[in-house]
Amino acid sequence: MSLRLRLRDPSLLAEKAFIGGEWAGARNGDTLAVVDPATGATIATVPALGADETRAAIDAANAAWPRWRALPSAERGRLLEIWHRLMLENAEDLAVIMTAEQGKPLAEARGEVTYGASFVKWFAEEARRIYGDTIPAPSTDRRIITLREPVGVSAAITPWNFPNAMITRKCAPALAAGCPVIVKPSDFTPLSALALAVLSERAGFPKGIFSVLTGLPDGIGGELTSNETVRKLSFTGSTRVGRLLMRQSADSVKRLSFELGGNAPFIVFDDADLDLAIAGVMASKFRNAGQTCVCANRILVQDGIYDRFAERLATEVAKLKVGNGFDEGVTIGPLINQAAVDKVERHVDDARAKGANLLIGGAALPGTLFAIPTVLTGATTEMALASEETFGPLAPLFRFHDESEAIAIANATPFGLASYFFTQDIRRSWRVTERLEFGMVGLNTGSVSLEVAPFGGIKQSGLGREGSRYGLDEYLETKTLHVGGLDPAA
Ligand SMILES: NC(=O)c1ccc[n+]([C@@H]2O[C@H](COP(=O)([O-])OP(=O)(O)OC[C@H]3O[C@@H](n4cnc5c(N)ncnc54)[C@H](O)[C@@H]3O)[C@@H](O)[C@H]2O)c1
Ligand SMILES: O=C[C@H](O)CS(=O)(=O)O
Repeated sequence: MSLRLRLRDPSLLAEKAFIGGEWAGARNGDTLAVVDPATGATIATVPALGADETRAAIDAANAAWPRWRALPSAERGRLLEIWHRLMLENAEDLAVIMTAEQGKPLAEARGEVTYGASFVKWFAEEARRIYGDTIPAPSTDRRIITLREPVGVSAAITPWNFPNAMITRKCAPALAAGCPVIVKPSDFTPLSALALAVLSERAGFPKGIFSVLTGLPDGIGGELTSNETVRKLSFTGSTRVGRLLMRQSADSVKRLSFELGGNAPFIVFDDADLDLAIAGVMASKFRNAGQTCVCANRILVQDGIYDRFAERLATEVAKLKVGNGFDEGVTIGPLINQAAVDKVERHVDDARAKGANLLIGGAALPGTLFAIPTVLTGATTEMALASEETFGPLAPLFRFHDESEAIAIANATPFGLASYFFTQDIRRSWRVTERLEFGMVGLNTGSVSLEVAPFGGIKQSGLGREGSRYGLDEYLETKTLHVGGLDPAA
């Protein structure tokens, strides 16, 4: 069935880019195909924009900025509330579009739409709480206050794995803070972003404050990073591309927020609640077929519980159903492309060649993008999967003897995004939390992604935080006002 026929509101399937409040194609007429990873079928085409169209979006954003920043923050919040309401009213269509272009099971897509909308709701409310300070002056003739002001025209470059939430997690705080924002979604998943643009237009956003540019990344990204009118870049994606964008942004000294790659350890101590640990690893490892930046990438299990954990995990993994995300009961959809499948297979082959044992799974379905959920035992730090982010449904089990060894293994990575550990010992809970070198720690839970909590990494996993009350700071500048000459008349 065609994607358009699956939609209650076919107008949400936009095949034009949204530039300065207008729907347009590429000036040279070039287009990109959008492919369903489950079937290989082309489901839509979108414009392949370049630097010229990007400049037009930047100029439109800059022209719209003065009025947008001058609005009372409550008015910006009100418009975000309308956008939020429209997302929920069209949630099913947004989920269908996501499953069609990204592949995740429809139930997960519905969950992401709700999650994505929660950022819009959160920052619609936070817009009303952009506070400054009054600072005690060292003399009676002076008063000092701070003003929190929008940073300016902002760009958001987002990944394919969460094609809705990674956009709202950036655009909602930007807009709430008073910044116009230009989005470049992944060329694999532009349709979810364009559907959000359709809803932004319906919400009454002024022209120019929200644009979505589709196309191959180099031309659009080159302009977004080099154009001095763009004062802020927020990027979510691989550390490799993050480094590139950081270099490209250096000449114009942009404000940067980066959510990059991860290599999450998932540590299970002997005293762990086994039911909690199994539920946690299933949630953390196999969400989105393992294609999340916070997935458990290395599963470290203490000697005393190792065999029971491995047996229970294999039992749960055997229940996973691989297939088309639209099919009933499917819990593992396709990977995004052949390169992703090849990486999972390379990690499995490398690990087995270095002594790992295959407990369940082990390969992809030939000629498809479906990777079979796999558990390996006997994983070691010599294997590629220990130092590289697999980004697929592969669960390697590492054995450890004591707490210090587990922490040493966990921290032995240049990444520092998410980490997890399971124990019932309150003293160990604090010791391990404080020694793990990661931006986020899940203690007895496999989930660290909520709009109310700061999300982000340290080391080479990123800069800044998204969501929470901290997420707004990424789009604000602090201006200090000194008022002098105030000594009262003698
Ligand atoms: N930390 C997080 O919150 C988070 C979230 C999702 C994905 N990721 C990471 O992203 C990776 C997978 O996602 P991905 O494959 O989309 O990442 P990616 O880095 O390949 O692409 C991310 C975005 O950057 C764009 N891009 C690529 N090259 C570019 C260039 N030269 N100039 C401008 N834009 C460019 C892509 O088109 C896409 O929109 C994994 O490493 C994962 O850990 C991190
Ligand atoms: O890939 C990681 C994203 O940040 C998704 S989530 O926030 O963990 O859902």
